[in-house]
Amino acid sequence: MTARILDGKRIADELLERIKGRVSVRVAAGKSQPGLAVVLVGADPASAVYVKNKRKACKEVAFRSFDYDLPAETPEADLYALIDRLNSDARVHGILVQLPLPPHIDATALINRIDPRKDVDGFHAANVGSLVLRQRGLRPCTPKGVMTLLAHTDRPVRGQHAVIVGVSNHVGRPMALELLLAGCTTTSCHKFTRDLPGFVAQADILVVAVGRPGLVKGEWIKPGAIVIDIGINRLDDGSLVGDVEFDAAAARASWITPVPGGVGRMTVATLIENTLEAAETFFD
Ligand SMILES: Nc1nc2c(c(=O)[nH]1)N[C@@H](CN(C=O)c1ccc(C(=O)N[C@@H](CCC(=O)O)C(=O)O)cc1)CN2
Repeated sequence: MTARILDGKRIADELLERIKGRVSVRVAAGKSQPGLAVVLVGADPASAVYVKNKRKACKEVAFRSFDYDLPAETPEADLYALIDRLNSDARVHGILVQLPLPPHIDATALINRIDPRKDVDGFHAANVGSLVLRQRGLRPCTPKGVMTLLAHTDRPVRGQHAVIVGVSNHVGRPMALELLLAGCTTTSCHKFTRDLPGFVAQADILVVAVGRPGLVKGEWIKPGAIVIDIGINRLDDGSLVGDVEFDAAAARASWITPVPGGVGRMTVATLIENTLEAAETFFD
């Protein structure tokens, strides 16, 4: 079998196009233009690329974008004051603080300062709780974007065995919850998992989010599996690769996401989707 490519760029572009249409309808009806505040602290080069992509996506869908590029040494108190101002600014429907933050800042405390109705990353404890309880709330963008990608395959999600490699707060753990809520039998693998190849070989849907190039070998993949690679690793030659051996995995899988051009693009489009959802659900 040779896998079909799950084209995150095309699917993200289509989602953004639909959002642009909804924005023009709402503005024509006299409703507010959605606004997203993007806060970048420090000069991490990868973060600068991701933030640029988010601001560009805002422009594409005619959102207002409020940009805060702050020095790495910005005191925590200034960041709290900024979040408080954005929480009470009626033009702002979504707030995101780009991660990672410099070490002197408590990222968890800062994120929990955001009004959960404006937490378009879905990282606030209240939104994580809503996901666990299957209640209304804003959902973490990368896992939600992966669910959108899965809806573009010709395979059902319900009833499948999903194996998630990686248990991070913002990606692996909410990914397992999304797949569980969608009716998968889920297995989460982590650094203490004793037989990673054995679990990967059982996956109808495999999601890998670790950040280690080539961690998952192509020969481990169950023939016909859907492979979602969330890893984004920059090699010394400047190229980007995922966590899965792409060519060898593509020879066995039914569908596979590329890196770049897969999940990363969907993360940005889903952030924009969440911002429109916040505006419509909580502020109209
Ligand atoms: N506040 C947040 N911080 C971080 C998040 C997040 O969801 N919210 N996730 C990651 C980084 N991330 C989003 O910010 C992200 C990663 C990758 C991409 C992307 O577009 N990737 C492209 C390649 C881009 C490149 O050339 O480097 C692709 O995969 O095709 C966008 C966003 C950590 N921080």
